[in-house]
Amino acid sequence: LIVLNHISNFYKGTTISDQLVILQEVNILTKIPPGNPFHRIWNLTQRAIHHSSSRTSKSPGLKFILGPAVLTVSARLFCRVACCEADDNNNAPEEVILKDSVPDFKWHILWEFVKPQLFALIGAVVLAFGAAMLNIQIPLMLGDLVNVVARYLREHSGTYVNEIKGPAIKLLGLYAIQGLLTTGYIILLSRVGERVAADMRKTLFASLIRQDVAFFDANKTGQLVNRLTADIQEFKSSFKLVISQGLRSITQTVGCFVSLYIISPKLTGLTVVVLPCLVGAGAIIGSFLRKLSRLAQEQVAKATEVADEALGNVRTVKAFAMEERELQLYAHEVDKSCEMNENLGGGIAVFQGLSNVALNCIVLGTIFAGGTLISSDEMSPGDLMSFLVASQTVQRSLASISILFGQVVRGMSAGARVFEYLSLKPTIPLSGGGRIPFHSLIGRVDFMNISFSYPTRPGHEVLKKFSLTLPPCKTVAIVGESGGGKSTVASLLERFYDPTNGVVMLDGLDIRTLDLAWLRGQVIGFINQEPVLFGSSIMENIRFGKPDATDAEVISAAKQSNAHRFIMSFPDGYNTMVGERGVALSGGQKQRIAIARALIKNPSILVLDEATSALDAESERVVQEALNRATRGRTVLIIAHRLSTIQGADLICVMSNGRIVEAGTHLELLSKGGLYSDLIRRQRAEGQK
Ligand SMILES: Nc1ncnc2c1ncn2[C@@H]1O[C@H](COP(=O)(O)OP(=O)(O)OP(=O)(O)O)[C@@H](O)[C@H]1O
Repeated sequence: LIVLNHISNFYKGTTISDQLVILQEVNILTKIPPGNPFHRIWNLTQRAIHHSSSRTSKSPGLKFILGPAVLTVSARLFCRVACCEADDNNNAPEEVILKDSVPDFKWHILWEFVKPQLFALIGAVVLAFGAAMLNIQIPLMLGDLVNVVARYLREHSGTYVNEIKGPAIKLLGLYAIQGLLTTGYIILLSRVGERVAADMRKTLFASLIRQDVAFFDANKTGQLVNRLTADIQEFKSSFKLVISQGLRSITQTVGCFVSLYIISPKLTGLTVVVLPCLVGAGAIIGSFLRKLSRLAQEQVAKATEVADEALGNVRTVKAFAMEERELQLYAHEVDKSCEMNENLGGGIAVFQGLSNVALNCIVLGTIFAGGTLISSDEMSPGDLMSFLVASQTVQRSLASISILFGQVVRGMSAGARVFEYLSLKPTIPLSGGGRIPFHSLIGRVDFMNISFSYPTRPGHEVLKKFSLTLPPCKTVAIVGESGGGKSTVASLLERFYDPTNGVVMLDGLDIRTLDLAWLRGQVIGFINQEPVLFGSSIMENIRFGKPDATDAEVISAAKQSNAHRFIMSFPDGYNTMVGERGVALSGGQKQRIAIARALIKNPSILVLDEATSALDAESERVVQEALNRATRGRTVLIIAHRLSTIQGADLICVMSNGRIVEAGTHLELLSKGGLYSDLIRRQRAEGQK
């Protein structure tokens, strides 16, 4: 009774939820059209089922079990694919599975990551396999133990401790070895999983950060960060699960099925007859629960979105005193999600309760049928014990295989998404054998006959046969209407993009032939309207322009950019933290740090893209003063809206619609009375309003 109670407790602890929904989902498979890649896989699976059935045709019980088992497992795989994609796209699984959108999983890339961990991985596989093999042995040994007790009680009376001592110690030894093997493979596997994931993260980040600017125009940052975090996490979990649970479950399922059949083909057949009824009932409840679960998850995501938006834009929320409204919105969504999750919890509770009753009934039925077989001497009590434990192991293994397949598909999709980015090659590689000129730079820049369209908008030509020369150590300003292509000119000089036609030359050399890291790191200094600082100290932010700069160099650059005085007024001086994206500084202070960051590399060419247009009059004056000092002795390209800031430039070009339409000094252009004079007049009028 104790043993039976123990077994039924085992049953109580497991659920059949995942297995029970399978047969219903098999239905979906029949709807795959012939052109779909799943169609071929499905055909192969069917053939495999047929093959396994015919090979075991001499053993009807085994055939009866193996057929549904393989079917179950493969059905689960297909359904998981359908469900994963359905979750992503909010479509019904049936609609989704018909699409040819299975990501291409590149095994050779995975191999590159696994190779360095091969020994640890082989060790983990061997230990996991050993633990699984022992799990097959244990039911048989338990049966032997019961047989010894039963025989003793039949033939003698009194204590049977001495009789069972030997087999019991053997069994305990087996449990201990199994425990050791399990500990060993889990340790090795976590090591392999963590190292593979860490390598993947580093390689992916390296690949992303080296992509050119056009890549970031086309891909959302959030999506890229997701690859680094969620996708790699998903892949790691699947990887570990496949090796540990997958290997163990498959070995145990096959091994225990064989054991079941050897113990009693009749009882095996009977168990399998009952299964489809349970599967049918479970399928209905299971699909209902899945729907509830998806809705509840969507609701949680909605609530998170509200919080995310409110916290992300907290300054705007506060500026409009909308805290209460945001709180109400969030509370409303959270309450809804709470209600839905409670309903889901109730559904799961009913389902689990019913499952437990059903499973206990199976145990009782097996005992009843087994008892009949024992009374007709076709089976021993020990065999019944072995049968119960082995069938319970099979049931647990099948449950985990079905869950595992979903995880495998999700993991492979996540891996494929990560690998996709790993094999990307930037069109403008940072290090690609470009040269660094021997002579010291004169600093002449020629834009020659440039035509350009952004890769994300190829039909829209932004620059049309654009030509311009920046003479060495002179200041050239570009002004003109918004959207005319001014900033695009600066981007081409930085080589963020390559022109569609024409060339950009530096000292007579095509910049495409020059070393890009040298060009950006040492030749060109870039200051734009909204400088982005990193969430570290002021010292580190200025040093970003020249990583090996000494403290003295940093301070000297800060002095040149009029930043030293305000930095020293902070209690922590240069060690003051600037906050995320520099929120702890004013616009003018940020701009002066950005100027120091550009000046510290002592660039030959300085590009100022509306560097003062976001500042108030006082900040503009201080920053302008710093810029006037910074531009001395360098070739300077200024892009400006406020024409008052560029009147002293050696050359002013007016751009319209991707072309230069006027060029000359301030006075020359004024005397021409063209577009430039119009712009000046308009700005003066606006200033007087
Ligand atoms: N990354 C991009 N991808 C696609 N199109 C872009 C991109 N950046 C700018 N454009 C487009 O190129 C054109 C020129 O933009 P650009 O920023 O060079 O103009 P601008 O003269 O500097 O304008 P503003 O004075 O308003 O800053 C615009 O039509 C703009 O929409």
